[in-house]
This record gives sequence, C-alpha cells and structure tokens, in this order.
Amino acid sequence: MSNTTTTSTSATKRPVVVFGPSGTGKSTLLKRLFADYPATFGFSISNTTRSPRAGETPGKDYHFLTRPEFLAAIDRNEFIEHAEFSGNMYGTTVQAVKDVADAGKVCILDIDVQGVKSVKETNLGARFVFIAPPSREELEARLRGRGTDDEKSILKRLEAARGELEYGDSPGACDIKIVNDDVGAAYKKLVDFIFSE
Ligand SMILES: Nc1ncnc2c1ncn2[C@@H]1O[C@H](COP(=O)(O)OP(=O)(O)OP(=O)(O)O)[C@@H](O)[C@H]1O
Repeated sequence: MSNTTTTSTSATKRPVVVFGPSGTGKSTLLKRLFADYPATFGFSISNTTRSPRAGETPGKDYHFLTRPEFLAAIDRNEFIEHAEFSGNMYGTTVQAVKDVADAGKVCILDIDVQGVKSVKETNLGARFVFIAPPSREELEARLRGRGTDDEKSILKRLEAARGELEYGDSPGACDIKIVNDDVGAAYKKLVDFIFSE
C-alpha cells in the first residue's frame, strides 16, 4: 500500500509519537498512562518473521509474516520502522497504527528518531512528544540505576543520546518537549498535552 491510498486516520484519534534517548523515562511515563486510561490508548501490533510461541495469537500478539512477505512489505514502503534481532525481522506498519485508530483508540508509538522521521513522511497526522532528560549526567545515572544494561550497552545508549537530543531540539522536530525531571510533573505535562485536542 502506498501512503496516499490508505484510509485516513480519524482526526480525533491522531497517533502520539513519544521519543527521546534511552533512559529518559518514556516507558515509565507510558506505563502510567496506560494504567490510568486503559480504554483510551493502544499500541500497534508489530509484524515479525519469527514463529509464534505457544499461547500467542496471530493478529493479536503479532502479525506473523514469512521473510519473503516481510521483504515485499518493505519494498512496498509499508513500514514505519523495521529491524532485525537474532535472525528475525520485526517492524511496525503504517496500517497497524491506523488499525488502532479504527478500533477507537489513540495509538501511542514509542520509537527512535529514525522512526520519527519516517512517521513524518506518512499521512498518519501524528503528534510528537520529545522526552528529554534533565541532564546528560542524570541520563547516565538512570541508565545505570535501571540495572538492565551492561557497560557496553550503556555507553552505546549515551553515544546515541547525543544525536537524539540534538534532533529533538531541532526546529519542527516535536510539538512538545517535556523534561522528565520530577516524574509526576512530567506525567502531568504529558497528559495535558495528549488531551489538549
Ligand atoms: N523523573 C524521573 N526521575 C528519576 N528516575 C526516573 C524518572 N523517570 C524514569 N526514571 C527511571 O529511569 C530509568 C529509565 O527509565 P525508562 O526505562 O522508563 O526509560 P526509557 O526512556 O523507556 O528507556 P528505553 O528507551 O531504553 O526503553 C528507570 O529506572 C526509571 O525508573
């Protein structure tokens, strides 16, 4: 499908894209949002080439595609983002985001800068929220404090943060920049923004 021939997203269900460096607190804020408003928001269902695991339902947990199908969808420019992990391909299509709006929910996308740029080339009509850390030092402290990454991964994330912060502050990159200093205050800003239309 091309971006111009698909059904348009309802104006009241514009997707919200949340981006910012790893460790700024995107998951923390979104977890709270989904807990407080379970019926309002949704995540898109990803596509993958990996096999379904026991208990997984196609079209609910993932859209399961063969590798040739996945590659053809890439060629048709259907993906907002895609990547390969451990020999399997994963990605989010424009249609998967529209499906969330069609189900009456606001789709929340937690994606990287490459994905943000890609969403801007679609007709999804998304709004963009840049979550920034109070400082580089604090970002490093949070990545270490989280305890989920080894030293190599932390340094890689901090290196990537440089470009992500630069992009977030560039003109037109986002509709709102939220500095996640006090988490309660940041959450309130996020909720106020999301419900502001
Ligand atoms: N305002 C805050 N003050 C202090 N610590 C915070 C704040 N917000 C989040 N944290 C903590 O910082 C760490 C990183 O947060 P989180 O995992 O939500 O980041 P993320 O942006 O989702 O990262 P990734 O992109 O890697 O998924 C977590 O340990 C979280 O508890």
